[in-house]
Amino acid sequence: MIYFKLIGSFVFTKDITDLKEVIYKFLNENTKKILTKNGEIGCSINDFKIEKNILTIKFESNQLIRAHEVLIRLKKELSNFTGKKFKIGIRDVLIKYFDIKMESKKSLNIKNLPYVKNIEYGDKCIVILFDTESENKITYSEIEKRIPDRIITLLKNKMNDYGGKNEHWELLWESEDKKFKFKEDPTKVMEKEGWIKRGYNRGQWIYGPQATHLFRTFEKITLKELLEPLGFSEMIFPKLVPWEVWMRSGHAQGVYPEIYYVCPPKTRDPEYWEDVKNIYNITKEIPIDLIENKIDSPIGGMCYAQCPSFWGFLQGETVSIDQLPLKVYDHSGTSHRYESGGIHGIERVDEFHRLELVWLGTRKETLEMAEEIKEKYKNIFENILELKWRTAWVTPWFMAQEGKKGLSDMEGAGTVDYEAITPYNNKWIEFQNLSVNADKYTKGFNVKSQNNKKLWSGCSGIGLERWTAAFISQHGINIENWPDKFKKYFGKLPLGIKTL
Ligand SMILES: Nc1ncnc2c1ncn2[C@@H]1O[C@H](COS(=O)(=O)NC(=O)[C@@H](N)CO)[C@@H](O)[C@H]1O
Ligand SMILES: [Zn+2]
Repeated sequence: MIYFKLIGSFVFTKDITDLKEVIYKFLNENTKKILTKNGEIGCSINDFKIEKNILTIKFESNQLIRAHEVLIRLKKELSNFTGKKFKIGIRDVLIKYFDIKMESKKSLNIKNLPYVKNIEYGDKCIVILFDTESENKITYSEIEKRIPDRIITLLKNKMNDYGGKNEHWELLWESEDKKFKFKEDPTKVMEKEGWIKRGYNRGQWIYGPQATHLFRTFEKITLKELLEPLGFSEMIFPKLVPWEVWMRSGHAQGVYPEIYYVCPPKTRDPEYWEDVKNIYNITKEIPIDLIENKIDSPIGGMCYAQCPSFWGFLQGETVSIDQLPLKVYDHSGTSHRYESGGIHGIERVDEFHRLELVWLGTRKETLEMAEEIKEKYKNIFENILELKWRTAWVTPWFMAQEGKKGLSDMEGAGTVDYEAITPYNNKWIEFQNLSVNADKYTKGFNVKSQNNKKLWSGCSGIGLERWTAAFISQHGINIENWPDKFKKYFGKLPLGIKTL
C-alpha cells in the first residue's frame, strides 16, 4: 500500500474571498469524478482555506489515485470553473506539504533523493518527506514532470531488487564430466611461459604473440562455425560511449560504480596546457591536481556492454522487413569495467576483449535466431574446444517470472549464461552469455519495422579472456594435449618474445 498526504495552495489571479461559498460548494459537489476511480473513493480533499487570492486544500489518498494527480486535475477543473464564471484564473500552485508512505518489508538505505527532505523507516513503512522550503524544494513543475512517480518506481524497484547476488539461477544443461590432467592456474602458467604480461593499469594485460594467436583462433572458430553460416555481418561499434547511449540502453540507471569515465580537455589550445608541460618537464611528475581543473566533465565512459553503441546506426529509423532478422557482430576494440578490488587473473580484468553479436527482428525471429546461435555454440564447445561447460538461465528474477511463466509477452526474453569449470580452483566462470532483450533496445533507440511489428533484439558477448581461462585451465598450455579440431584451427604456435 502507498499513502499520500499533500497540502497545496492554488494562487488565483485575483482576490477570491467573496467567492468562498461558491468555490467551497464546487469543491464539495463537483469533484466526485476526480476523487474516485472505478466507483471507489481514492482521494479526499479537506481543510479548505481561502486567504485573499490563495485557496489551500489538504489532499489525502492511497495508491488508487495519487494525491498529486488529483492536484493537477483539480487545478484544471477549478480554473475552468472560475475562469468561465468570474474570469479569474490560477497563476500557480504551491506545494506546502507532501509526504508519501510506502509499505515495505525492509528499510532501503537510500540517502539523498532529489526534492526529498528525508526518508524514514518505521512500522514497516518507508516515509518520504518532500522538501517544500529550500531551493531544492519540489514545485508544481516537478509534479507535472512526474518526479514523485519516478521516486515511487525507484523505491519499488529497490524493494524488489535483490541485486546481482539473488539473481535467478537455474541450470539448463551440463556437458559430460571430464577428467582433467591439468590443474594449474591458467594465468600463472601463461605468465610463466611469457604468453602474457601485466599491463600498467589494474586488471590490464599485454598479450604476447602466443596468447594473441589463441584469441584470434577463438574468433576464427566463431567466424567459421557460427557467424558465416548464420549470415552475420561485421560492423564496428564505437568504443567511447556518451551518456545518451546509456540513457537509452538503460545502463544509466546503475552503471556508475563500474565504468571508466572519459573527460575531454576544457580546450585544446596549447597555451592553456603550457604550465602542465613545464611542470612535468621540470619535476618529471604529472601535476594531476592541475590537470583535474583543466579537463571538462565526463561526457560518458569507455565501452562497457559493447552492444549499446551499435543502436545509433538505426536510431529513429524504420528497418525494411526483407532485412530482418538483422545479424551483426563487432570485435573492434576493448571493453572496460572498473571491477572489484584485488588482483585477479585474466578471468576478471578491467580491460577485456569481447566479440559481441547483435541480432534483431520480430519476437519470433529473435527467439529462433537465439536457438540457432545456441546450437552453433554447442557444437563449438562440445566438438572443437571440448570443454566441460554448462548453461544457466540467469534472468533477473522479475524478468524470469515474466519470461518463464509467460505472464506477459516477455515469454522467452532473458539471459543464458555459459559457464565452464576451471579445475585449478574448481570454480565455474561465466565465459559468455546470450540474452534475448525483448524490445528493451529497439524501444530505447526508437527503431521501427516497416510493417510496424514490434521489434525484439538479442545479443551475445564472447569474452576472449574468459574463453582462454576456460580452455587453458582445462587443457593446459601444451599444444599436444589440445583437441584435434582445435589444433587444426590453431595451426603453428607463433614464436614468443623471450627476455633474458
Ligand atoms: N571484467 C571482465 N573480465 C573479462 N571478461 C568480462 C568481464 N566482464 C564481462 N566479461 C565478458 O563479457 C561477457 C558479457 O558481459 S555481460 O556483462 O555479461 N553482458 C553484456 O555486456 C552483453 N552486452 C553481452 O556482451 C561475459 O560473459 C564475459 O565473457
Ligand atoms: Zn550486448
